[in-house]
Amino acid sequence: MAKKIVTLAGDGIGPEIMKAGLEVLAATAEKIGFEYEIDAKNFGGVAIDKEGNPLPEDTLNAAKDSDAILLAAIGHPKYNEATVRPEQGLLRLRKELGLFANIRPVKIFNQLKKLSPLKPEIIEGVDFIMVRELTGGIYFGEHTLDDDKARDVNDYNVEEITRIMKIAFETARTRGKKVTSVDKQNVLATSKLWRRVADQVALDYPDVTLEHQLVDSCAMLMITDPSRFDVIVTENLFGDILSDEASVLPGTLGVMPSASHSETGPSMYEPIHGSAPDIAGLGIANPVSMILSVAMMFKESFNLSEAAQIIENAVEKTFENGIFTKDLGGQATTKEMTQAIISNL
Ligand SMILES: NC(=O)c1ccc[n+]([C@@H]2O[C@H](COP(=O)([O-])OP(=O)(O)OC[C@H]3O[C@@H](n4cnc5c(N)ncnc54)[C@H](O)[C@@H]3O)[C@@H](O)[C@H]2O)c1
Ligand SMILES: CC(C)[C@H](C(=O)O)[C@@H](O)C(=O)O
Ligand SMILES: [Mg+2]
Repeated sequence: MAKKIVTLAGDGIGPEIMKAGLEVLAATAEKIGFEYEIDAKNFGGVAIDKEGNPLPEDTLNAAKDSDAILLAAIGHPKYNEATVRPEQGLLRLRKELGLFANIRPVKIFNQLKKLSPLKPEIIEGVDFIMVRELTGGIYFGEHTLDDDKARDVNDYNVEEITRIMKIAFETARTRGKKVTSVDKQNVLATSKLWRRVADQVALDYPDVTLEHQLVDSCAMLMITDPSRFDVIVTENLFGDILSDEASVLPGTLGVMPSASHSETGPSMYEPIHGSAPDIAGLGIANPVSMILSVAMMFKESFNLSEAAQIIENAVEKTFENGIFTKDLGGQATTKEMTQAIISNL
């Protein structure tokens, strides 16, 4: 039966890169005989414009009913806060779908090693996965803002930390067998609990090495010695910040995909970056983050590793042909980059 894929193109460069992702999806599906149907829904600033709500009920229900969700990016300067708010927008979507496990791979294509702002000897061998807790922490605690004071509450419980730790250890088992748990346990109570639970879960994985790293020095190590990492597991806010920092290793946010998983429902795939209002409408956005998110969807939702590999190889080949978008110092437009990738599939 055809798989039901809900697409949320969103705002800014969102529609431009979604178009690219869907063209690559179509070309790959034809090659491997994958049957699917697309249900495009309003989400973000565009949904406020059209329906007065960043996450219309119809969009949420379609997402819940789908086999997988593709999100490009949301956030319009006009509506910025409203598009993400816990009770309304992106955060509500993640919470309603129970997407607690956000997987952000950091892999550097060979051709990008030369383009990285870091020295080649630092970039060599970099290949790690950031496992970011996505439905808890300070994002979802109480927020109050008065004229003279403000407050954000950071909450975590043992169950929330245990389930994300298990994802990290299971992931490490399939790779380099090392987990780096990142916290701020010298200051935060939530981080003390985080560390305690990490140690407890590690007992069930004697084949995996656990190390703890404070978040501030982790930020430094990510630039000075990134090849030391295999799987990084961390709370919502630290994961947000560290994953954008990690995009400096390949040289741009424009090549960074992600997957978000729940216990049982559909998964969502999205670039880690936002709607890039500074380049929206110019036709120069790098579509690779979206295209690699499609590859992750093939592999993780539909068990089609071969399709994912076809896409990754085509991206690598396109870079080998010297075709780069502006964020990587090239001239290719979004359309040209996408066409080149499709012709290399
Ligand atoms: N999941 C999401 O939808 C998501 C994620 C992050 C930020 N946002 C929202 O996006 C909006 C803009 O945020 P921001 O400017 O801080 O971050 P951003 O990630 O949108 O952009 C940061 C910088 O990276 C560049 N960039 C990002 N993606 C690119 C791509 N594919 N190709 C080339 N260059 C790219 C942008 O041009 C910009 O200079 C805000 O409203 C924010 O809330 C949404
Ligand atoms: C838009 C914003 C709420 C979001 C986050 O902080 O989770 C984004 O930065 C991301 O990394 O997906
Ligand atoms: Mg972010």
